[in-house]
Amino acid sequence: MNGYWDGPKAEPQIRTIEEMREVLADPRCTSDQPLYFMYRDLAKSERDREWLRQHHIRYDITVIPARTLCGEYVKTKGHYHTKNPAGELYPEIYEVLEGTGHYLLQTRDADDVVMIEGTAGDKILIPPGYGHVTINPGREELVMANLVSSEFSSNYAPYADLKGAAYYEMEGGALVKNPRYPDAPPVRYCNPVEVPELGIERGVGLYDLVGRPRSVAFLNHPEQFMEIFAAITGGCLTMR
Ligand SMILES: O=P(O)(O)OC[C@H]1O[C@H](O)[C@H](O)[C@@H](O)[C@@H]1O
Repeated sequence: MNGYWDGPKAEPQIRTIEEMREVLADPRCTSDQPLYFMYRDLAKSERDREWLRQHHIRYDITVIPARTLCGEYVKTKGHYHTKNPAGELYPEIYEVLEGTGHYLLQTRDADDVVMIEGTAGDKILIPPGYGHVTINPGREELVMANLVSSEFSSNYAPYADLKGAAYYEMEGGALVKNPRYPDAPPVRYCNPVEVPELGIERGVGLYDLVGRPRSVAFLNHPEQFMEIFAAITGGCLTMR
């Protein structure tokens, strides 16, 4: 992530195969390599850190090497978000910094499963109500940033209980249905987003939103932005 972070040096949290085994297409797979690296709660200056703290926002960078595990592309573990005090589920926004990411989103009861492909500069919105897994389907490292509320902890249990998302993406791009989701519909495809009304545009990095309260308010107060969410996803993703 060196080329993408000019702030203070940070130590990553590392996901090992042991933490991931339960969500892999082949849970018997072995690897002695770390699977991905999470640089959480980054700030370029003390002033930014204080702003992020006051606005209850975290900026993270995640690095996912290009690898396969017994034929499955490396991916994140997968989690859902919880509800905010107003009763709405927290959203999240990603930016691809390098490589290609496949963002596999699904509703809690998996009645909607959506894939969004992002390449450098693309922003991917995880709207309220969708859990998500990020897959590196490419031959190069995937480096991505995210802004997210710091007010909740991710819920991993539903993905762990059902041994991953509704689909596994295998080498070559085949999506193989996870048999624990017999009723999951076929995967739909949606596009990355731009939200000019919030200043989220191509050419504007997510870190550039630090210091712009209007641009990040949706992360802690999604209930005030439900119409915008629907509009920016072109109706492709409906809020749940
Ligand atoms: O939490 P995981 O499912 O392992 O996914 C990984 C990512 O999840 C969240 O979006 C975090 O904000 C990121 O910092 C993290 O890299």
